[in-house]
Amino acid sequence: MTGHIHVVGGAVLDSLADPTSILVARRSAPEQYAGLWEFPGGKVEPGEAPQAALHRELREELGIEVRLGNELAAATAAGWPLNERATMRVWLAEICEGEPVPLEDHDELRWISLGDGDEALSLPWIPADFPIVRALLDSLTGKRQASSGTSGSLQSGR
Ligand SMILES: Nc1nc2c([nH]c(=O)n2[C@H]2C[C@H](O)[C@@H](COP(=O)(O)OP(=O)(O)OP(=O)(O)O)O2)c(=O)[nH]1
Repeated sequence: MTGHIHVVGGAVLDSLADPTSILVARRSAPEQYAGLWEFPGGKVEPGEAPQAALHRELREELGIEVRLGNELAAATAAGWPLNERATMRVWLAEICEGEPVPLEDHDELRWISLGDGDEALSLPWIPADFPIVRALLDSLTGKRQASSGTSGSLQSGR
């Protein structure tokens, strides 16, 4: 996909084994996204593996080292559509080193309880993220039925 923008995002959980909350980040720039919540992450650089890009972005933006878990399965191999030019792949993660702080691109970080999905969904996310947040919540809370396809399920390492 020439010219396509590949974005990676981290669904950073308090625990991969027994998740009860997720770390979300509020963007401070650009103006179009300022004040909106997102999965911390960013663009994959040329020649970079997506998982390596995610480790790099979380280190740069939040000052944390993470252990990656399963990828949140998306409709296409390129991931979740963000707009006509960009898609995002999302991995579960847990912090293995460091305390998250908004070092760049964000002005607030917040741990959101997974127990009541409304808490996460009531935040003003980047609009393209809502289907991803819903699928993630469904996966983590086991609400989605196996018959409903790949969306929202978790798949191990690619
Ligand atoms: N990180 C992230 N980006 C998202 C999400 N949802 C969404 O539409 N995007 C968009 C916003 C941006 O257009 C693009 C990611 O770009 P970015 O600005 O975070 O990338 P980057 O850190 O590599 O920054 P830069 O080098 O372009 O300055 O994807 C999300 O949940 N997380």
